[in-house]
Amino acid sequence: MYKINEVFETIQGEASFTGVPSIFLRLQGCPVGCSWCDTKQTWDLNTEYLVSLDKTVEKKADSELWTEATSEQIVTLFQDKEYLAKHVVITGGEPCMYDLVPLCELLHEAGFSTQIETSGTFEIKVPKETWVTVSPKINMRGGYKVLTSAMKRADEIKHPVAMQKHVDELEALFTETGVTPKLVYLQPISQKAKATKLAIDTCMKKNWRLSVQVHKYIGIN
Ligand SMILES: C[S@@+](CC[C@H](N)C(=O)[O-])C[C@H]1O[C@@H](n2cnc3c(N)ncnc32)[C@H](O)[C@@H]1O
Ligand SMILES: Nc1nc2[nH]cc(C(=O)O)c2c(=O)[nH]1
Ligand code: SF4
Ligand SMILES: [Mg+2]
Repeated sequence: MYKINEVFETIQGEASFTGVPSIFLRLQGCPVGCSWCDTKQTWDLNTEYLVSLDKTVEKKADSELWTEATSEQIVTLFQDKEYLAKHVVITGGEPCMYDLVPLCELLHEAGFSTQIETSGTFEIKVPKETWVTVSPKINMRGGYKVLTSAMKRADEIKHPVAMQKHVDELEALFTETGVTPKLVYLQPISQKAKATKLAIDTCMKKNWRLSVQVHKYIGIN
């Protein structure tokens, strides 16, 4: 069973798949504790907020309500909703707290491509076809460490930045893990002007890429 906070269809607003119509599956639960996390409603698994599947599909507003479903129920839901998107983004919360192999395999059999968004602090369990976006979380409150195996598996790195310290921490992680990623995106934290300038200047200097959370600029989910 997967614990689910919400399901919705939208345009992927971040990194390499920006602009791709996607079904988002947001799983519940995350202990990493990023102070600037934009989905804090996914952190806890409070049984008081356990509801039926229909209450977590296309929520009108962010909430701590969550439900449980099997891989089969999730694929059936996507088919019943007649979503047009063929790309599924599994995010959270921290999706790698779950074994995502059965779910991704079933989605692939049903004709979907899959992508995960992860902090890299839990072992990544996905099929080899799944696109893995690692957004490494360094020195966050929960005390979790980024796994070298996650850095190696990453198809892209997407790092939220607001201060030079965040860029320095990322480069130290590359050195520490011995991984030089193929694709590195910097993502300004919360559309702040200073953070955006830092991301642009650093991308120009390092030949990295900019990811600006397009959905937040155009006011979609
Ligand atoms: C909410 S997280 C969920 C998936 C996973 N826990 C992770 O951190 O990758 C999805 C993406 O949003 C990014 N993110 C979260 N809050 C943000 C913020 N305020 N500004 C920019 N990016 C943010 C994360 O770094 C991650 O890349
Ligand atoms: N449009 C859109 N794109 C996204 N890319 C990553 C998201 C996430 O919350 O993981 C996200 C999201 O919440 N909305
Ligand atoms: S790891 Fe992801 S979901 Fe968890 S607190 Fe950090 S940004 Fe939020
Ligand atoms: Mg988001």
